[in-house]
Amino acid sequence: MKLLKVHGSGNDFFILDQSKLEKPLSEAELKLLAQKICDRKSGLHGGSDGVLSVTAGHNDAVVGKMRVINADGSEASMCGNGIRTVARYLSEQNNQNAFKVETMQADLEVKREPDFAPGITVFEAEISPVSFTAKALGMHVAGTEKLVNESIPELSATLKFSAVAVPNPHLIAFVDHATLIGEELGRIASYLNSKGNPIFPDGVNVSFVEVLAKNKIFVRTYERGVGFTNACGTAMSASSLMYVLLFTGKSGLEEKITVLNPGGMVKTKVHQRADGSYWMSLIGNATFVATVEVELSAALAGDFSQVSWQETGEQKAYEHFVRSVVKNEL
Ligand SMILES: N[C@@H](CCC[C@H](N)C(=O)O)C(=O)O
Repeated sequence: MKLLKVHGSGNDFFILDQSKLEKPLSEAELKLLAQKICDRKSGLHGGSDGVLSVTAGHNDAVVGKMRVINADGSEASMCGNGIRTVARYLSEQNNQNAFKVETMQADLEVKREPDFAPGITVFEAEISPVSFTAKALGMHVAGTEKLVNESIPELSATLKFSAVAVPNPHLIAFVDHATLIGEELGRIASYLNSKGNPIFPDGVNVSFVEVLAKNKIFVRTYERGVGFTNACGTAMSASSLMYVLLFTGKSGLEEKITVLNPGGMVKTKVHQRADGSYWMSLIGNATFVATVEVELSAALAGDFSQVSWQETGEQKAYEHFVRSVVKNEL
């Protein structure tokens, strides 16, 4: 079975093109495969944040379909960093630079963009649909249908939270630097992703955001189904939307925002349609780290003793980009 190790801003995945398999995986196999290969201790070559399953799309209007399986085996409706890497994979498989990718709730536009730096291939992805409703978020906060910059005393006596689905669920708080790097994010996010918590019973991605300058933010995220990651594309997009709504207002629409994260940097734009709905553009690297071959049966058993791992050489270029370009943005 062939896999492709990829990352977007350091948020890493294995792409599995199921159209290349003799027989598609069962749902149980796909879940188990993610749990086995993603494990950071016993998984495939250091594990990953998730698996991106690629299959044929539902009609000719899309070039392919992406499903997102978190490291714990749970499925998510969207993956912003992941869809950029899937877009590059489908672009190279089909020799197209602008097309749509089917995701759980929408067919999303993707396109090749100019490289950020030598060896840093860049794609732009549409992040949509966006909803603030408690139902779309799977959120239960007494008497709250929409949460925008409000306190949740059960979580914190001081922080103000906003909740937005893009369409996966995100809870966001704007904080100072000490809080950004402190323990509070892990404490709150672990609770909201624990079994039986009454606020987000299906879990939620939680991000703390520091405003560094006008149209420049730093986003740190604890992801549902994964834990702390280097970056979360949908979180950076959702945080950009809340930055515009809470700090710049409508003048911030269509403006390019630099979003820094522990794994690197992306650019975002926030758009508003005539009907008032929002969508975001997420622009960032789509790095191919290595091509991988492993027997499916061995992977499902967690046996990675016989793996072919061929580095592409792109990771060195990415690390240079982070050292030279990203560090200068901080
Ligand atoms: N890292 C992804 C989000 C992956 C899914 C998320 N953990 C969830 O469960 O909603 C991204 O780049 O958006």
